[in-house]
Amino acid sequence: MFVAGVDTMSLTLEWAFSLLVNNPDKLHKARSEIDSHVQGHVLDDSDLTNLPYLHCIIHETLRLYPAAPLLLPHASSEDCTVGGYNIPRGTILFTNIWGIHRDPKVWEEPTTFIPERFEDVHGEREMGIKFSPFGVGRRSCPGAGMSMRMLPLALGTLIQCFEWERVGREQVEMDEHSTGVTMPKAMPLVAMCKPRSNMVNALSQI
Ligand code: HEM
Repeated sequence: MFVAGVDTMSLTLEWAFSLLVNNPDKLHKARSEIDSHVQGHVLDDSDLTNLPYLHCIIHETLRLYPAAPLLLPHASSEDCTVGGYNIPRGTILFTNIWGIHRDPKVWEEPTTFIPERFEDVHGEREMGIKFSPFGVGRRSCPGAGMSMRMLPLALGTLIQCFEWERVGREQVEMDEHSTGVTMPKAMPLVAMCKPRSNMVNALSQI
């Protein structure tokens, strides 16, 4: 449980920040949303319902960079047929959710970071198999609800309290390097951050 929760969450935050420093317009849009709804305190759990764009960023990050790109291995409990293929009982099956999340037949501009595509979506399970970063069915991730509170809380706090920039002019490298169940970045994110002047007081009280 500990391993399943820590690695997936930290990788997702790193992918989210990499996408945001490469797309500063989206970063500024998220910050404006936070600034207009959260004043005088570091954002907390009670602010999250007022920050829909922040949730769009998390969803779009999980679409492009699902922390477990092949979910977990499952075994068929009976002989069955999937998409015309006969699957004998006991076969180990993987779901390529990374591929489904980038399928041009179901997503427009599938490789482009467009958080706005999630604007009318109110829960990650609403879209069915098309968007399933936590898997589906009875063996889906039991930490999904917790993740969808902790990720916006962590990402939102860091956006609210700090200025974020790339270290150079070139875009942050976005290659994946998957050696196991999870999908880290090939090159760890290096970015510059400094406290925002209007948040120094609030930060010094933490
Ligand atoms: C970004 C955050 C996370 C993502 C993307 C994620 C994704 C997943 C995926 C795809 C699976 C496999 C589902 C399947 O094969 O059908 C899974 C399983 C699991 N996850 Fe997560 N997870 C996240 C966070 C967490 C957290 C925070 C916890 C615990 C606090 C957690 C605990 C587990 C456990 C225990 C399983 C195994 C469930 C089983 O086999 O029945 N996960 N997760």
